[in-house]
Amino acid sequence: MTLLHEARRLREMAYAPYSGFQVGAALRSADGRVFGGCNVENAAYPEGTCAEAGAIAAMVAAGARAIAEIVVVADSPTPVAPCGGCRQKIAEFATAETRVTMATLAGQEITMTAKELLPGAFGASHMDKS
Ligand SMILES: O=c1ccn([C@H]2C[C@H](O)[C@@H](CO)O2)c(=O)[nH]1
Ligand SMILES: [Zn+2]
Repeated sequence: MTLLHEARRLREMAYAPYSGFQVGAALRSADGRVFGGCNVENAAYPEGTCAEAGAIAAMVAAGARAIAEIVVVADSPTPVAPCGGCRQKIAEFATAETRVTMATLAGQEITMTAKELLPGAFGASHMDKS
């Protein structure tokens, strides 16, 4: 199963009645397993969650802690860009070089590293006072 195929499948599961914008995300953890998610909106708009957040939550709940690669797909005119919050969430479980592929339903793809998406990310090292 490719991550793109899984992300496209999960996009179909999105609950997005307010924006009408369905997003799917699939990631491979460093131990080789695949996890995914879709956006889940809410009538209280700020309570909605992104597809990437769902995929990361599934990974963590299964005991994995490292993203090897992640793919996000939406029916957008250009490859969908993870929001700022998701860039930070990805950075938590990625290395600087972890590849993040953004894709459109029509087949356009862009791949960037986690560091390119969020240079200077806040991380645990910033809280290390030793
Ligand atoms: O990378 C992205 C960008 C947007 N959304 C969702 C949030 C909201 O439900 C909808 C419109 O912003 O798309 C994601 O899930 N991931
Ligand atoms: Zn997001």
